[in-house]
Amino acid sequence: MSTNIKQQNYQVTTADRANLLQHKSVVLWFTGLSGSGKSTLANAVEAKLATAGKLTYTLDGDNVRFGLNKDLSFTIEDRTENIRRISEVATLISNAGPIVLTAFISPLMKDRQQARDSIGTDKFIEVYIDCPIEECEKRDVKGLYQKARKGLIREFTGISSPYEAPLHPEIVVNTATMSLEDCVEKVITYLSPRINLD
Ligand SMILES: Nc1ncnc2c1ncn2[C@@H]1O[C@H](COP(=O)(O)OS(=O)(=O)O)[C@@H](OP(=O)(O)O)[C@H]1O
Ligand SMILES: Nc1ncnc2c1ncn2[C@@H]1O[C@H](COP(=O)(O)OP(=O)(O)O)[C@@H](O)[C@H]1O
Repeated sequence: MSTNIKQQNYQVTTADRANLLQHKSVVLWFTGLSGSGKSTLANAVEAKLATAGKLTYTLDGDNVRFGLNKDLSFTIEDRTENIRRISEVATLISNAGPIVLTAFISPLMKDRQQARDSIGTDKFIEVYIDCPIEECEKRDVKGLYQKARKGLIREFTGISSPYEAPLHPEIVVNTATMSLEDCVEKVITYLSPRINLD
C-alpha cells in the first residue's frame, strides 16, 4: 500500500485530447469463452475504426500474459488480478485518447463489474461474445479444449473453471449464428454515436 501520496492535476485534459483526435474514447470490453471470437472480432472492429480515422489500441489476453501479466496463472485469484490490472491499463490508455478494445475471457461477473466501476460506466461497453461451448470446442483454434479434456490443462474455462455470462451487457453477438461482418456491424452501430464529440 502506498501512503502519503496525493493526486496531481494536469492542465491538458481528456477533453482536450478528444478534441485533438476529433473523437471520444470508450472501452469496448469483449468477454467470452476461449475460441468464442474475442480476438477475431476485436481485430475486425479495430480495423474498421482505424479505416475511419479513429485512434485505437487493443489489449489481448494472450499478448498481455507474455509481458505485464506473465507472473499470473489461471487460478481464480490470478484471473481477478489479471482483470484488475487490465482495467487500470485500459483506463490509462483511454485517458490518453484512443478507443480501447480488450479481449479477455474475464469469466467472473464481479471482476467485470470492478472493471466497469474503475473505468467508469459512461465509458465501459461490455460486449458479450455468446457462443456455445460445443461450438468453441468444435473450433478448438489452439487445440486447448482437446488438451483440457485429456486433463493436460487444469482450470480450463468452461470445463474445469467457471464462466459467468453477463446479465446486462451493452452488446451481445452470437458468433455461432451471426457472420463476422454482422457482428462487426452491430458493434460499430452501437459505438458510432457514443464517440462523436458533442
Ligand atoms: N486454463 C486456461 N483457461 C482459459 N484460457 C487459457 C487457459 N490456459 C491458457 N489459456 C490461454 O489464455 C487465454 C486467456 O487468457 P485471459 O487473460 O483472457 O484469461 S482470463 O481473463 O484471466 O480468464 C486463452 O486465450 P483465448 O483462447 O483467446 O480466450 C488461452 O489461449
Ligand atoms: N462471427 C464470428 N465472429 C468471430 N469469430 C468467428 C465468427 N464465426 C467464426 N469465427 C471463428 O471462430 C474462431 C474464434 O477464435 P478467436 O478469435 O481466437 O477466439 P478467442 O479470442 O475468443 O479465443 C476463429 O477461428 C474465427 O474465424
